Amino acid sequence: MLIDSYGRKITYLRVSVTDRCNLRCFYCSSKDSFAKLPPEKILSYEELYQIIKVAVSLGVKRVRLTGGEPLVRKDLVSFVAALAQIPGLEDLALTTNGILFASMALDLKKAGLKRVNISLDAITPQKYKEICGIDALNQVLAGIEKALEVGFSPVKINMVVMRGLNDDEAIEMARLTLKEPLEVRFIEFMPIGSGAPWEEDLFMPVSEIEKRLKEVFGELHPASKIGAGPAKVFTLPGAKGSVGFISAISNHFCHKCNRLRLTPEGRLRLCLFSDEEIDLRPFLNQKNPQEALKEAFLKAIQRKPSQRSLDTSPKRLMRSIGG
Ligand SMILES: Nc1nc2c(ncn2[C@@H]2O[C@H](COP(=O)(O)OP(=O)(O)OP(=O)(O)O)[C@@H](O)[C@H]2O)c(=O)[nH]1
Ligand SMILES: C[S@@+](CC[C@H](N)C(=O)[O-])C[C@H]1O[C@@H](n2cnc3c(N)ncnc32)[C@H](O)[C@@H]1O
Ligand code: SF4
Ligand code: SF4
Repeated sequence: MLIDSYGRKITYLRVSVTDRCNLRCFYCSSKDSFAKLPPEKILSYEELYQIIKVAVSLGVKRVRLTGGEPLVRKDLVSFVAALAQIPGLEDLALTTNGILFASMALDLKKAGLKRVNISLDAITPQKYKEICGIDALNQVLAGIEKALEVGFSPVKINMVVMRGLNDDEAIEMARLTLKEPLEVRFIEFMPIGSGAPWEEDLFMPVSEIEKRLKEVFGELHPASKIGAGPAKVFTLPGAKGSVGFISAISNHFCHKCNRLRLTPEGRLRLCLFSDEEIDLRPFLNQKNPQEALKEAFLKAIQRKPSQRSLDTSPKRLMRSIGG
């Protein structure tokens, strides 16, 4: 069992399988470069599998694959199929920008993927391109449609809300939940990654979006939540789906934190907002890697911070943490 020094049970591991991405979301990239890890630094699927298996033996029940863009890594479907067989792993999920999802949805479902969260920061093509760098809105929408068609449930949509940039599209995004069983989540913009362009002026608390939704749609009703993430979930009157709010800055949820992160090069990251990481790669080469990794996890967990700190800005870019 993984219990940290503040009594929190850690049952969720977010695994960034690559730092590569087929989008260039401006908030996720450094102003100076889009430097990539050298390929030999990235853990193989066999190494990732070994680490994840140990985490599950220690009580991790949920794994989320993320990136970079996880779908650009070759043979992800086979990796998903291998993970889906790990006894004790109850939830296997993916966070993706959705661009390649339509063509892979069915294979991923068959391989044993349980859930998918798709990022969509805008619902108009120009705004999408402005934020994400590439004219790919239709591909993402096709990915969302396919996710529903092949039977993923829930399908969650992630929108990072930025004042003056895309906040005017929040109502239309929420409207998607009226006709489809989607969970559209509004996420606060977080200051993460050295050189990444976080500006106070762009920050918008999700409470403002909640207020606007109430003005347009009427009262929001608390809804039951599927998954173990930090979103607070509600339904709009008469809606098939739901809306969620992730208040990472204005009202943090660290007392309920249940997660660790694994970076593409095999570093266990203790908190999204802290650059303190434990390199697991050396333990993979020991005589008894399973025992060595177990000990490393148990030791690492005691150093997990009680909450995020906004005093120091984390240097690692989001695209190699995975959100
Ligand atoms: N501050 C903070 N933000 C988080 C944390 N986990 C997720 N987030 C934010 O929430 C966003 C959405 O996360 P997802 O990858 O969709 O997964 P999730 O909402 O945690 O997962 P489920 O609820 O299980 O579907 C991420 O991109 C982050 O911006 C966390 O531990 N701390
Ligand atoms: C880093 S991406 C990785 C997975 C995949 N490429 C995608 O975009 O869904 C995971 C999530 O982090 C979010 N994200 C990235 N940078 C962020 C920031 N500075 N503040 C809040 N969310 C951020 C993205 O919008 C996305 O929903
Ligand atoms: S948010 Fe996701 S899709 Fe956008 S650049 Fe970062 S990793 Fe790529
Ligand atoms: S900011 Fe850190 S401590 Fe807080 S919920 Fe996220 S990962 Fe956990």
